[in-house]
Formats: sequence, C-alpha cells, structure tokens
Amino acid sequence: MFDPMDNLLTVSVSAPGKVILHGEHSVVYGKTAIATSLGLRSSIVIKEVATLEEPTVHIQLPCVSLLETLPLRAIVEHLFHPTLIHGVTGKFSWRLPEMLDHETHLKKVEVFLHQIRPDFDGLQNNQKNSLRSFLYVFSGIFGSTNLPVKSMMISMGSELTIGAGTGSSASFAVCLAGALIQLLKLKGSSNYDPFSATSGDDFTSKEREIISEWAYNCEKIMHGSPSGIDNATCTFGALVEFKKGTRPRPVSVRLGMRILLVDSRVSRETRALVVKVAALRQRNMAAVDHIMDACDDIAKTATQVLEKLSSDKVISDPEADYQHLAELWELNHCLLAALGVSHPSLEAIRAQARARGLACKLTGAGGGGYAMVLIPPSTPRSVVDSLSSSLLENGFRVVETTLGAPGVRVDM
Ligand SMILES: Nc1ncnc2c1ncn2[C@@H]1O[C@H](COP(=O)(O)OP(=O)(O)O)[C@@H](O)[C@H]1O
Ligand SMILES: C[C@@](O)(CCOP(=O)(O)O)CC(=O)O
Repeated sequence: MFDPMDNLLTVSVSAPGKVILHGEHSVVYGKTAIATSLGLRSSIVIKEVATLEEPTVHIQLPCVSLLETLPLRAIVEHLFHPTLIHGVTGKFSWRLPEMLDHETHLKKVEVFLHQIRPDFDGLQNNQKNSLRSFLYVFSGIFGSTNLPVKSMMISMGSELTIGAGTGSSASFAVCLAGALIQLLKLKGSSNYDPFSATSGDDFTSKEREIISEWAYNCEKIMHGSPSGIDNATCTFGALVEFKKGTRPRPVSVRLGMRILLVDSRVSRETRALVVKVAALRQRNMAAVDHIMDACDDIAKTATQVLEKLSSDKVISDPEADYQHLAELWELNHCLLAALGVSHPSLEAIRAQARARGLACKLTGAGGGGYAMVLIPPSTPRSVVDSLSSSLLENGFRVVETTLGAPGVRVDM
C-alpha cells in the first residue's frame, strides 16, 4: 500500500469563487436563479514526498489558520474502503460520489478526528469543517482504489474572503476533489511522464461532473442542505442556472464581464434575511409573489442576453447588450430593496456607481455583504479608478475582477 520512493508526483489545481447574478431570495420560492464564476480563485498544491519515517499527510490551510500532520497509516486503516448507500450491494467507486453512504462515512471521519486529535471539539468551526471535508474526500477518493498512497504535503490558498457568500467553501472543496482526482489519474496511468503534465492536461466533462458531486457532498458537511449551485458554478465556471428541486444547469457562455466587487463590510446572516422576506410575504402574499415573478423574468432575460453577447452566430450589438444587462441589474436590485434586503451601506455604494452612470446590484442574501458594479467595455479607465478610490475612501473594500472565469482547472 505504501510506496515511499519511486516517482514523486506534484499536482496543482485551482477553482473560482461564485456570485449570484440574479435570483437571490426568489430562488427560495421556486424561481430561476443564475450564478456566475468569479475571477478570484482558490488553489491547491499536492506534493508527494519521500520519507523513511511513518507516512503522513501534512496539510497547510492558512485561510483557516490550520497546520496539521495526519497519520496516513491510520487514515488507511480507519477510513479507506467506504461503503455504498444502504440497500446497494457492491464496491463503492470514487466515480460515483452520490452512491457513497454519506452519513456513515462522515461519522467515521468524525470519530477518527476525535481519536487522533482529542482536542478536536476545541477547534474553530471553520477549522473543523475544513478538516472533516479534507478527510472525507481524501479517504473517499483514494480509499476506493488500490493505488499506493505516499506521504504528501498539501497546501491551499484562496483569493476569496472566507464566509462572505462568494463560494469559498465550494471553491475549496472543488479544488480538493479536483487535485485528488488529478493525482489519481497520474498514478493510474502507466505511461505518465511528469514533464508532459502541463495545463493542457485539463479535466474532461465527466471528471468535472464527478468533482462537482464530491464538492456537493462537502457542501452538505458545511451547510446541511445546499442547493448545489455553488459547487456547480465553481466546477464548470461560466454561468449556472438553477431552480429549486432541479439539478443546476451549466450554461456554456463566454462572459469575461468586468465588475467591481465591493465589500460593504457589514456582516449579514443569510438565514435571518430569508426569514425577513418570508415574513413580508406572509403579510403581502400577492405583491411579494409578483416581485418574485419579476425576479424570475429578469434571471431568464439576463441569461438570453448573456448567451447573445457571447454567441459567434447571432449578430449582436455589445454596447446595447451591456445597456440591457445594466438595466436588468438595476431592476433586480430595486426589487430586492423592495423586499427589504438592501442596506444603507449598499445604497451608498450604488449612489456612487450611479453618479458615474454605472449599474450596481447587491449579490447574495443582502443586508450588507457584497455589491457588484458592472463595467461595460466602453467605460473609461478614469471612471473606474475614480469610483474605486471614492469607495475606498468611504471605507469599503474594492476588487476589480471578472465574471465567468474558467471553472476548475489543472494548473500544473
Ligand atoms: N482556502 C480555504 N482553506 C480551508 N478551508 C476553507 C477555505 N475556503 C473555505 N474553506 C472552508 O469553507 C468554509 C466557508 O464556508 P461558508 O461560510 O459557506 O463561506 P462561503 O460563503 O465563502 O462559501 C470555511 O469555514 C472553511 O471551513
Ligand atoms: C438569499 C438566498 O437566495 C441566497 C443567499 O446567498 P449567500 O448566502 O449570500 O451566498 C438564500 C438561498 O438561496 O438559500
């Protein structure tokens, strides 16, 4: 099982974060939502290392201030060979993560973590979730193969703010599953040449589906019952359409739209905002339902405009398309404000964008969190710079980035 010396592999994988473009809140009521990948990414490097001592997995997660050395032999003994969902016979394969007995495997991970780290309960929640997810995916993927495992060093970083609604948890999980699958692929291939493993060796669409499913399982560890839109967006990139009770649908568009992502620095709790909207709806059912329908229409129209904008076939007028998108952003924001989920800080950001003729909407739950300012290609650099400086002077955090960045990819 352990193979300390021969061919030592290194893999490096990255995945984007996400923002909700349209459909926040209305998605809770069965309406269409669309999310898009962000130009800000998480990344992971896994390096197999030679050791003559006890094999270990050394994991560095600076974003959650965690540095761990895990005993590989014990991981193999306690967590490998995960079982299939109840009632299905046969052997679990990493290719079908939805067939894994999730609860049983997670429970084993939990017991194991308490055994090797008696102070596990004392860790911060984000550290616990990262460790649980790592062991879950690592043993789920490698534990269903007969490939030898070696000591390894794993380090992960992220340009995303953790816990701010930009999909850092999904991006983290997608990177993890992607890198482990890439490692497995290289190990399994007998004619592997470490020098030819360039960024050209990217994931196939089947592999992406598997990565997204593993990340979905991690999202269940972190969030209980996730919608699946985050893991799909971080895996496939571009645009993902979603309706409650259906599988997220990747929409193949080339976006590359520039935005300013503005952190209002006001913390918010998604659950509380969802409850607030539900209470408003309870008192004003028909009016609120009309707003939800309007949001649904905006999400669908925006998808059509984005498809048109990125199509080679349809003759399009990009300037007019951007203007249409700007109009949809404004409409959507004002409808969300009508639902009571804006915030004075978000309105202050919008006022500064509007003063320069730029559209701005909140993204995600609202009540604080992030706003996005759309920057059409024709916008003079001086306008973007003046807006950024003015927002910074007012105490907001600003990052200029793109929407529709590539999904998970092999960087090395
Ligand atoms: N780079 C990272 N390294 C380690 N853990 C990460 C990283 N990014 C995200 N996580 C995990 O994801 C969790 C954040 O999930 P969540 O609160 O839903 O934030 P977000 O809205 O950004 O997805 C963190 O608590 C942590 O466990
Ligand atoms: C408000 C809502 O529609 C989106 C919340 O987005 P976020 O937590 O800000 O990423 C809630 C949900 O869809 O579960």
